[in-house]
Amino acid sequence: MHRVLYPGRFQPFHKGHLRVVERLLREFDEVVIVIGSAQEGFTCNNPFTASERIEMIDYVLKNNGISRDRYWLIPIPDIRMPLAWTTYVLSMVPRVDAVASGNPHVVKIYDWIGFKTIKLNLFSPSEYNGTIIRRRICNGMEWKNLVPEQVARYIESINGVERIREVCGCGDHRD
Ligand SMILES: Nc1ncnc2c1ncn2[C@@H]1O[C@H](COP(=O)(O)OP(=O)(O)OP(=O)(O)O)[C@@H](O)[C@H]1O
Ligand SMILES: NC(=O)c1ccc[n+]([C@@H]2O[C@H](COP(=O)(O)O)[C@@H](O)[C@H]2O)c1
Repeated sequence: MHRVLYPGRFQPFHKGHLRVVERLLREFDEVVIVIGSAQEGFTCNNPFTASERIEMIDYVLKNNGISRDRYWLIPIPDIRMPLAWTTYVLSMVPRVDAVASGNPHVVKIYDWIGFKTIKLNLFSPSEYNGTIIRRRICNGMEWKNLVPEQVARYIESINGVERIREVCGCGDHRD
């Protein structure tokens, strides 16, 4: 049994994230998805709560042919101590063999403690990026093509577009 850790904020979970999970599941038996900054929600950078992100990701994965026994969804709040955060996370999840991230900072701190890392290549990062997607939602631009259809549906079901516009103070402007 080989497991890989995949941490992120997933604000929201987009098509790049789904590609990563699919890739990791070709190499590992299970992926442990850590929903980081779990204490956050209802802010411009972190509009969705941990529970919403759990629901959104579960909805996507189970509807994309990924069996529930191949992924774990574990919310973990930040502790703002980067090196301690690495082992703090490891202490809160099932045993993993490696950590995968496209974030050089996360890769560097796990390398620093001597843990096995996988540096992810980003898929079309000028499109599939949380900040860009939140900004597009804010500005009334097209965004649904950048996320799995289940995420678009989920965000609409919780009035997420209105929430982002409100917490980011975007007003009603369209481009
Ligand atoms: N387009 C992508 N392709 C592959 N991996 C990605 C992509 N975007 C982000 N990742 C990786 O997924 C993990 C979680 O990403 P994260 O939740 O930070 O998304 P993000 O799109 O970079 O968001 P934000 O702009 O909100 O920081 C990180 O390891 C990140 O590098
Ligand atoms: N010290 C800390 O609390 C610490 C350090 C590194 C990453 N993290 C968290 O891990 C997640 C990593 O996600 P990204 O790769 O999306 O930045 C984020 O939630 C980030 O806040 C926390």
